[in-house]
Amino acid sequence: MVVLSAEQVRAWDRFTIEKQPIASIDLMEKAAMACVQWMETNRIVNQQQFYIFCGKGNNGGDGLAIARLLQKFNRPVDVFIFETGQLGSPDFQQNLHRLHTLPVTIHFIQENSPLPDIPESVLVIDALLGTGLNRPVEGRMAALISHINQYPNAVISIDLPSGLFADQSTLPHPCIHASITLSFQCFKPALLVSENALFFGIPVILDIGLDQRFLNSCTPLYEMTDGPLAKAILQPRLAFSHKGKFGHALLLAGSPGKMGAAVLAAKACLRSGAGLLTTLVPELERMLFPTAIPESMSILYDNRKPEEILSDTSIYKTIGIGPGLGQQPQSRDWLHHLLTHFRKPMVLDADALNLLASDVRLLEGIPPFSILTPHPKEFDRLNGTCSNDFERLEAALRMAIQHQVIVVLKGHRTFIAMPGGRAWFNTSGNASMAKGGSGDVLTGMLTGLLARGYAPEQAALLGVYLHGLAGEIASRKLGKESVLASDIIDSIGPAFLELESSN
Ligand SMILES: NC(=O)C1=CN([C@@H]2O[C@H](COP(=O)(O)OP(=O)(O)OC[C@H]3O[C@@H](n4cnc5c(N)ncnc54)[C@H](O)[C@@H]3O)[C@@H](O)[C@H]2O)[C@H](O)CC1
Ligand SMILES: [K+]
Repeated sequence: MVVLSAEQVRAWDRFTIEKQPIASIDLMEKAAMACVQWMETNRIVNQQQFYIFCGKGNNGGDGLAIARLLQKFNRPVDVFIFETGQLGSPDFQQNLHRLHTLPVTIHFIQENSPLPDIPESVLVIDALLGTGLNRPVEGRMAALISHINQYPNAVISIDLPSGLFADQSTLPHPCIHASITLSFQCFKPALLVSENALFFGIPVILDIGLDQRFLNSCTPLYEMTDGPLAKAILQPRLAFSHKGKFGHALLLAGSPGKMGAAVLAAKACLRSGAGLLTTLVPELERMLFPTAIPESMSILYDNRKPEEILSDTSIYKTIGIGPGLGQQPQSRDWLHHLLTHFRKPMVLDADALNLLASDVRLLEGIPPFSILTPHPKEFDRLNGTCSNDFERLEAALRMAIQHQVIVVLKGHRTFIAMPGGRAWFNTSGNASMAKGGSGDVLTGMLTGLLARGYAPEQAALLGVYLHGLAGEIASRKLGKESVLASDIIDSIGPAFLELESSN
């Protein structure tokens, strides 16, 4: 699945109109029909009186066509056209003409006319502005948007919530707060970043039949993971294999009082298919760890130098570093030691990233194609503060390219930036996973997949997707409030099974 910029979507529009071919007014009709069919399927059509706010561009044209189609359900429809003094786009004008023949009340919001009160029973449809937004909303348009936002009524935005830029930050400008956004054909970045969650509500992508041939020559801004992509990456676990075949991982995680993170990461690593796991465990915790996870071997470390305790790392396929590690000098020494002696891709998370941030020269020493898994704050510590989500996405991609690493920027839609410049938003997972330990589990899973022999980019895409799917499976059983990180671990196996059996 692709994520396109406003300009790319407009190009797709033009390509379709030319190549299919189809008249733009007919494409608008398909878009409007897709919206009304969605509303009918979701039983919205028969419940409401409708107020449809329309701009004078094609987004507004969509709104007029929707008004005409809704009228057939014999529901009271009022159209409010934001008067700009201009005629409006040709398709807008044609739909306005078609509407005049129907018993739909049309109001014009003039510069000084009072803004309409919105009765409780009304469902608002926002068709003021779409991908044609070319400047922050201000003046009367901003006043209308703020006016609509003041009401508790549900709002369905067409294509984009009016005022939202498709591919750059909208903050701090006004924007419609939509309950649902019905967007055409594909996601735009603005519908995937947390800073816009209040604006887009629940994003729904409606297929309006744009010509798929366009994608053969279009390099998408970003892409999205999905089940088929993850399933295509899955490798069969061949019979007659021995544990050594599935790799030996080393995990450096946990510190006195924070061993839970190490246990979670270790379990997740083995649940994700690693054949063998050795965990570096502080001497003080010698008793706890083997009890918590007997399947992992341990190397106990104390204040001696790392090279006295672990001289040979060549037996390990990969190393996971960070969860619960702490930032004390001993952790720094271990990170230095492993970065110096180990040149295969590794997984760096949490305190390993914070230690890197305190000495960014270490970034140069990370083995190529290693996987970094920062949450936004950890990323800003490493990279420097970003003022919005879009800046952070671009910075993550720059870091991936510059340091030839994979940056997994964790969030509601985790962003996976690759060294070659491609990037994916993850689509699996839900809010049940916003809990302590969830990141430790992801680190363990990624370490396990690397040990298992997956190439780093595949391990990142599959691991992030599986992690989210495991969270979904756990929340199906436990509800969204009660999922623990260990429940996600227990759902890794079912997630593999669900993916393997999916079509
Ligand atoms: N393939 C598709 O996705 C289809 C999309 N459709 C709809 O078309 C709009 C885009 O229409 P467009 O005419 O290009 O622009 P808008 O309607 O979004 O904007 C109208 C107009 O508004 C002016 N404007 C821009 N910024 C501001 C501002 N800050 N304040 C006030 N006015 C502003 C500017 O002059 C714009 O031209 C898309 O979103 C879909 O809804 C097609 O209908 C079907 C196929
Ligand atoms: K809109």
